[in-house]
Amino acid sequence: MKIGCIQMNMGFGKVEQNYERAEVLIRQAAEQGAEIIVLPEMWNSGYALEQLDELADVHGERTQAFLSALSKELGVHIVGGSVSTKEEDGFYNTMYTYNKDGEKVGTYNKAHLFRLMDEHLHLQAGDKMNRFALGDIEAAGVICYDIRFPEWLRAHALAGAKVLFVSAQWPTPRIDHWKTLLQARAIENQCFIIAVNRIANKKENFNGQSMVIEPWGDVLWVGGDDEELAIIDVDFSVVDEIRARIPVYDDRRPSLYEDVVTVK
Ligand SMILES: NC(=O)CCC(=O)C(=O)O
Repeated sequence: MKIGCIQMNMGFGKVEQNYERAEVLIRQAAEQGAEIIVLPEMWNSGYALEQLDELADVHGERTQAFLSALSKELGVHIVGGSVSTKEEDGFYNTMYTYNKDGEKVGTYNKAHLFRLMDEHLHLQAGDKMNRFALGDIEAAGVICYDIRFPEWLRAHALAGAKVLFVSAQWPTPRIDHWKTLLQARAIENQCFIIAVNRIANKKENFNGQSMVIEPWGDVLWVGGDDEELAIIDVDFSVVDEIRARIPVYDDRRPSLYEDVVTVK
């Protein structure tokens, strides 16, 4: 299956420009044969958190119409990265996923808010998982800081996901954490990780390094440090083979992890 990873450079607070750019890149990805297209985090507004009242997508209506129309017209699945959205009780960092028939299969509000980028001061946290199927592919989607919480990704894998999509705005100074955490999440969950980061100029400090990692931990692709559209071929059938080779899921002992044991 061909995955189109859109390592996009969105403009800070430039909503109109960002929708236009996202559409150009989605169309290019489809023309180049992508069957699943993945966008980065908060691509509509960037991290213009102080301006969300003017910039956030009200009830996510514009983004949902945009992704639904494009996925249906182009016949591609779209993991829509995330956008800032506005609801009655505040603002959210929301991922919408559409299948190739233009149907919404996932809505996810980022569960772990990243204090270092002030998310907790401006956003509400979600509390629902994000499991969905794209055709016969069992998948899940999380957002950026979520990857520091292995329990959260494990919960999605235990619920059946064999592919974990990650959309991010992960800055350059911690890019080694990004790479290491993603590889670990792929190995421990024995699943594909398809992780798309943003790119920006040097001042804004986002250097891409999006990644596609297969369930043995081998890295199939790493993005460069420019805006980039990459089409990566993956064979999802290897998940079952790797899970059979080292049966981690059968060997788990959840009762040990749930009861805290004090060793004297
Ligand atoms: N947008 C984010 O959630 C950033 C997370 C991050 O940079 C980290 O180090 O974690």
